[in-house]
Amino acid sequence: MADLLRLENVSKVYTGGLTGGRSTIALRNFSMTLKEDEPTILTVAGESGSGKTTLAMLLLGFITPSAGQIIYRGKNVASLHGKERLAYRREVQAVFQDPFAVFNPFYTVDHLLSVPIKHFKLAKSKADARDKMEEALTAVGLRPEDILGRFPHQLSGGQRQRINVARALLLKPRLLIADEPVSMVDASLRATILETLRNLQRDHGVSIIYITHDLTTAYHIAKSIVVLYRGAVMEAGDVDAVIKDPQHPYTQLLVDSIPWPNLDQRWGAQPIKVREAGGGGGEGCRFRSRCPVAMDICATDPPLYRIGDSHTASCFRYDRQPLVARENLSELLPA
Ligand SMILES: Nc1ncnc2c1ncn2[C@@H]1O[C@H](COP(=O)(O)OP(=O)(O)OP(=O)(O)O)[C@@H](O)[C@H]1O
Repeated sequence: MADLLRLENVSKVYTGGLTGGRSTIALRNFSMTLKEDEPTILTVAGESGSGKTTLAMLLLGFITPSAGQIIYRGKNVASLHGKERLAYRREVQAVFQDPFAVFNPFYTVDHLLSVPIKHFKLAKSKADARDKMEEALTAVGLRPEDILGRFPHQLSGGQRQRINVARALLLKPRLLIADEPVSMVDASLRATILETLRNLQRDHGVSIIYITHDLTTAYHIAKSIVVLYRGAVMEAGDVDAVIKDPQHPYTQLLVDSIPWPNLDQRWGAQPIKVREAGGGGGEGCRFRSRCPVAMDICATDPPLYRIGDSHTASCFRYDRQPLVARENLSELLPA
């Protein structure tokens, strides 16, 4: 089976200072492969400064490797020119951390979406362009009639981020680089955006490289994971295996530093039935006998177990087991 993307011993060294004498190795001998016919979600996780964004910049062609090569569908990205380069720029899209940054406050959403359509000549007519915009917005769970015609300040952070995903989707990408796409949206919207990314992979065949420092969301969304530390791969493999049973001390440290919940926090007054899928300290929860917080903050309605909730995270840490089964994730999303 052909490779969609293959990185072979890619390193990136930044040189700086007036004399150029100071250098930082941001990425060391990084190798990975994504298969063309197996769209997947790969997480690249690591703390600040571990080289995640450098990897994203390399993949998007904004910077070039100091050593090694990036091969996309059999061709070295550094040697792509003309039509091939344009195709690469269309097929490899990005969604960044800041959902506000790409919006010009003076233009409506329509403008933001029509620019790539024009640039890559994706539509035959205005009506066709409009259809494509509507299709992309619908695919990310937004209602075109609510969104088109609006200015950025009339949208929530979560809507903006989903519009960013829709913008990428318009171009029918094969690979999406999502660099901390949920770190600036609030917890309640994280699940929706991550679920949108999951749908892109599942329903639209897009492979996703999900870059994050947050192992909780990584666990929920990804199939496999690469853990980076100071530019080097510490551990890699199936996300279940790596997060539940980390072998490398650095990965253990990352898993162990997932925060415990705030015991003073009260999330809901009424006692509520515990959801079958996950439990959560209440009846039916497999953590019930051992959960240090249990009951009062677990059993609330609407359910709290959205991606990134500290209690979900704490259960990872508590037993190295997810509180919520991955396949039940969509059940836990807000209606
Ligand atoms: N343009 C640059 N010039 C010099 N050094 C750089 C440059 N960009 C990044 N670095 C350094 O390379 C290393 C990796 O940085 P990078 O931004 O890739 O990390 P990161 O994992 O994305 O961090 P964060 O999560 O904080 O964004 C860091 O030591 C950083 O200081």
